[in-house]
Amino acid sequence: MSQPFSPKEATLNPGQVVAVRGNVVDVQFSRLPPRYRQLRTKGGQGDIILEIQSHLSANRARCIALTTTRGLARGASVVDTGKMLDIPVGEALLGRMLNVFGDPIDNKGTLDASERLPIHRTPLPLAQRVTTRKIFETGIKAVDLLAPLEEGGKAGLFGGAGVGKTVLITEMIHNMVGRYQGISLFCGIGERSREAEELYRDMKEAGVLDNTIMLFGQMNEPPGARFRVGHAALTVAEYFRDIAKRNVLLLIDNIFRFIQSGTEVSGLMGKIPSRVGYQPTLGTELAELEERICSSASGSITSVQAVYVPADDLTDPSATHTFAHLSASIVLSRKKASQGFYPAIDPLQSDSKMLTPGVVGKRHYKVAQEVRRTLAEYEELKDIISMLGIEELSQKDRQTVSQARRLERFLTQPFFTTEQFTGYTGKMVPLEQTIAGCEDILAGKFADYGEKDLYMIGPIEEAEAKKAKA
Ligand SMILES: Nc1ncnc2c1ncn2[C@@H]1O[C@H](COP(=O)(O)OP(=O)(O)OP(=O)(O)O)[C@@H](O)[C@H]1O
Repeated sequence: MSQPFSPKEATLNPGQVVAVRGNVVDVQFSRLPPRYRQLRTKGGQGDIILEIQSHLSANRARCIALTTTRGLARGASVVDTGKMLDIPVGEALLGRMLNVFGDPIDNKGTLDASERLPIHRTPLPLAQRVTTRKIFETGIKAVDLLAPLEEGGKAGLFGGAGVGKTVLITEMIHNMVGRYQGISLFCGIGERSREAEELYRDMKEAGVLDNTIMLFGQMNEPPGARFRVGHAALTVAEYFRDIAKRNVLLLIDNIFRFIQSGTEVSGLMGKIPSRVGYQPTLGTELAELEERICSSASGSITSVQAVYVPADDLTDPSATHTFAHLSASIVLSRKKASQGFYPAIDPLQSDSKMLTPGVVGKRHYKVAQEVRRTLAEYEELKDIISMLGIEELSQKDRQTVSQARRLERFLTQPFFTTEQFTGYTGKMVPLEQTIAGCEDILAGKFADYGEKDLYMIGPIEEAEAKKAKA
């Protein structure tokens, strides 16, 4: 079991359950343990693990349960374990799938790791942080061109329900993990349980399991477990960065579920909700997690986080708070998805701090700006086209429309992870070829090609083959 503790400790500072409200439990002590202390008690279904969230009085603590509280009654005796929730770390974790306590959930036997680290840790001091000016290529045209990821930085994939966040993050795993020299760490927060199993199988098939660690607190688990699994994952990432001195690729699906579990916890704790019903501590909770994702001289943590956007509203507090922490934001649009333009990346809303001439180079910067400008002009012309028809546009505007429609199609891409249901073979495109393709379209080289010749292709050369075939 996850947390060995000595019987001596158990008798040291006994407590007693005084109230149970779903996943929130109040415990009375004669000597009050500090915040984040891990407590244990027993319910109808075995061991119950609690974490102290706040102090109600000089001898009463309010705790959140990380396991189900079914069968827990008032008066039950509580054990103060004398430590925070901790998680095993070390090489033994590679290739394993764990829960928030670090217990294996992959039926591959017990974990052979002796070292454990507490899940609550302070972020690296600013003086020890390093920033790079290198971009992390994903092989996905629209991402590399319009929102390049920063090596050692944080990137977010924003999108409403079913616009392709999970597909895009899985494709990124597919493209990046195989080439990546460091450790890949996947943290599943509050998403469907089957996704964990699918991911495990995909990783195994791709032969990258040995370099990967997976941590899950999925939607069937109590809010406390979903709330803390991100911290547990970061502890593992920090171990590999600081002690093993390796680079870490941290993938999180979905950071909104972390915020949501915080809302549930806050509600159960009796706190008054803030804007749009979120917890008043949203900003702090998110910052505590995000601030720990950083790089030092010994290793980097590059993170890609999926962010569910409730009701497609990018002004939702959960989305706006998350935006503030990221160096690259990839926004997925429902309109694009409904038109079949996958990945449904919105070229006008997606952006990256890397996209400056000093970092990506003048050529990349210029092409990206030009692509954006063309697509923005096309957006503006759409109203005129729908009212008056394309014939009423000037020659120049017609050319813009033609280029924009070709760019839109060229920025779609067949994915490896969707091969079985789209029928298109997956393609990875080096950034250089993406830039060259866009340059050619902007120079009008593909004006006499059919629009569909550019749809769902890899590099631009494939358009010729498609045209010849037609
Ligand atoms: N690149 C793509 N190519 C083809 N189809 C796609 C692509 N991306 C997404 N889809 C389609 O959209 C569906 C939903 O995608 P996905 O599960 O990734 O969405 P999501 O944003 O993660 O949704 P949720 O918020 O419900 O988890 C997929 O099952 C697939 O049919």
